[in-house]
Amino acid sequence: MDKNNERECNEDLIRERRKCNFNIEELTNIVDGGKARTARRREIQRLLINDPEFLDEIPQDYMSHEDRYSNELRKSAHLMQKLADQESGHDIHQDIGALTGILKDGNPLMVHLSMFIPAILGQANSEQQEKWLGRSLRNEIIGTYAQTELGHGTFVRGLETRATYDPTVEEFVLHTPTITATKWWPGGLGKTCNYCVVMAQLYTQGRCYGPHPFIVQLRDEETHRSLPGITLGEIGPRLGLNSNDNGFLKFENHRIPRTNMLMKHSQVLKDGTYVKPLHNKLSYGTMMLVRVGIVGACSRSLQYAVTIATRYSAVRHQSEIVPGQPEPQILDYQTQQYKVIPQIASVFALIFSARSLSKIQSSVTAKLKDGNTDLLPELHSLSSGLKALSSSDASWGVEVCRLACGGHGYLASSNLPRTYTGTTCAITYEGENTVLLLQVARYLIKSYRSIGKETGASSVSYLADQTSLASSSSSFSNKALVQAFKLSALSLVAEAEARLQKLCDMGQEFYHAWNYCSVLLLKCAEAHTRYYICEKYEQTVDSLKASEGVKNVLQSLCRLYLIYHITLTHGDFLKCGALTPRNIAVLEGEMCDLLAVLRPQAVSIVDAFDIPDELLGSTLGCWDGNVYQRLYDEALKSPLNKTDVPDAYYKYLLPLMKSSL
Ligand SMILES: CCCCCCCCCCCCCCCCCCCC(=O)SCCNC(=O)CCNC(=O)[C@H](O)C(C)(C)COP(=O)(O)OP(=O)(O)OC[C@H]1O[C@@H](n2cnc3c(N)ncnc32)[C@H](O)[C@@H]1OP(=O)(O)O
Ligand SMILES: Cc1cc2nc3c(=O)[nH]c(=O)nc-3n(C[C@H](O)[C@H](O)[C@H](O)COP(=O)(O)OP(=O)(O)OC[C@H]3O[C@@H](n4cnc5c(N)ncnc54)[C@H](O)[C@@H]3O)c2cc1C
Repeated sequence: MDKNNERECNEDLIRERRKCNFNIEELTNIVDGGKARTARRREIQRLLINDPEFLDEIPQDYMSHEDRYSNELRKSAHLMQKLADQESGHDIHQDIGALTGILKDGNPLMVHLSMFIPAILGQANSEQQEKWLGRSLRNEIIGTYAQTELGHGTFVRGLETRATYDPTVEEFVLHTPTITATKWWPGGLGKTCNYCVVMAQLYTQGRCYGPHPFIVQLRDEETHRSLPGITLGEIGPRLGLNSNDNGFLKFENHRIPRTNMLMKHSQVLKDGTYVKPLHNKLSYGTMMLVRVGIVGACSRSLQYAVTIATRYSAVRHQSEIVPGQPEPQILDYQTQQYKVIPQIASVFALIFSARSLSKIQSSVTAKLKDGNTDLLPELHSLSSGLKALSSSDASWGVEVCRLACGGHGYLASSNLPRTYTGTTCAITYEGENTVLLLQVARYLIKSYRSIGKETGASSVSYLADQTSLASSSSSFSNKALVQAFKLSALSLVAEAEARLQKLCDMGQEFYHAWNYCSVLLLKCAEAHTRYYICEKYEQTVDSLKASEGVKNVLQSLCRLYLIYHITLTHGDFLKCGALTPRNIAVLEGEMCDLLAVLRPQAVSIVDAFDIPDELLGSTLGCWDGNVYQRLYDEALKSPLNKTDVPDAYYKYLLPLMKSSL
């Protein structure tokens, strides 16, 4: 699509784009993280879009389960080949975002890229990396990360798969003792992978040392047949991601060499002696890494959904505002603006938090290399909280965008249903959100109780700021609103801690008191993480070196985000005195003003996300706004439309209709 050719474009969209009062390319660079990244992303996307191998013969929704898998595997393999052909040395992590949309509905090689390789990088020692890293990066072996079992996903300590060391032959014996110990869910495990990292309970010298990672060959490298002692398969259709082959796996006393235990952090020596790691949760490192990546991935899903909903809202006309006047664009309804524009604001909140988290992760990783694990709990808490809020915000945001598109949003061809199912899975995988938020709460309560002790953990340093509990803000700058978030989080933590203490003082065991307070603890964790997001948003926009137009748009979006979230949880702000009922009413009024200010810029802001039509894959969201023709053309692709009268009519309907004669 030639974006300079207005003749092919819907008139409403032409008018919307003429209202733009900021530099779109500059905003695109901010979204990508710099000009060079924009250029790199575009280069990759052009490469993919212009390649006919990525086209589907028929829409995936009309394919059988096997064909969907096979078609997506064909494209995934081609993609890996193409990426390998590119100049080496670029950061795949950054490029993963550029690939969004080229592979649809789950990709059989995703966990190879996002977990198997990172697990080797993070858990294998140098000899082991020598053996497996190059081969996996060159895709000579394809792996997955097999942790979850039928009986346990959340409670990693409860895993039942055993790896028992046999010093006589220097091997581990992998065994699945019960049905509930069957590995269940790993992406690509069913039919694609020939290797995997298995998390199993380590037994040596008669003692269990808890879950540890082992690299295991699953299939013959020539025939791809599963090896003796290994039972493998696919787990069947899911809510979404159905092109992936999530699998199951059982071991029958399967032996692997001692050196297949990933030994960067802990080791089992030849005689069976266990050498413990610097920190006993280092074996959970792969999960933490992916949680960081998920925050960025969620922001991208939301960019897709909000681009579709915003453009459609500009093209769609319905009902009337002024009686008797022409039907307005639905984007003119304030309620529609309230659905769509806060989701645009949310995209930037997620982008800026993802970047901040990534920086913290790099510095913690650098410290870990020097044997310093002090900031691991801080990273665990932040990555857990941000993974949880980003996935739930993005999933809700995508769903709101679907609702904003009315009936057409329910059509597969809008690409909103698939965007939703591809986002909501992140609420569950890589640590179910409630469980992760309770981990954040654990860290908050512990930090609150150790006020005065210097830990170097900056995300919780505000908990020591007891004086702010009394102060009520009367100013309405963005900074002041962020302070209100801080006060609300602090006061919830103080309340939860007091409630826990009271129950313990009354004789309850701490763990029962914890469970009894866990709804409140969840709120603490959400409030704390929201405060973190708001603070990063405000600081990033405030310190941004940008043109006035871009800065104004981002300031308005940031302010909208702050006020929107205050109004969603206003009870917490009132309860702690951070804001008064009058303050809330004024802010609610200002939120509506902000919607009106941002409304004329909405189409241009989503244009700045710069998602090519071929990747957006939506009849409703295309750049030219030619929605109705596209909907009609897509409907014609239904196999039911191949004939006027389907066979099923003769088989079932005709007999029914004639039976009463
Ligand atoms: C070259 C290529 C590079 C590319 C890299 C790119 C990444 C891009 C990503 C793009 C994303 C999208 C694709 C993703 C596809 C993923 C598919 C999904 C995969 C999976 O789902 S894998 C399975 C995931 N499973 C889980 O997450 C399980 C969740 N459960 C847990 O993590 C733990 O069981 C839990 C809940 C943390 C509890 O652990 P437990 O051992 O029971 O600990 P306690 O509760 O008793 O706490 C004890 C103590 O330990 C602290 N703790 C816990 N975890 C950690 C940690 N990870 N780090 C540091 N500290 C930790 C905890 O806070 C407690 O501390 P105390 O001081 O309070 O005692
Ligand atoms: C699409 C998809 C892909 C996946 N890919 C992989 C993969 O590649 N590799 C892999 O190993 N796994 C994978 N998984 C599994 C995933 O990691 C687990 O499903 C996830 O960790 C949740 O665990 P669970 O299913 O045991 O849920 P459960 O823990 O049984 O959760 C059920 C309910 O119990 C609650 N609950 C559980 N424990 C607590 C607690 N302590 N306190 C309060 N409430 C609690 C939860 O909040 C939830 O409401 C995947 C899952 C999905 C959906």
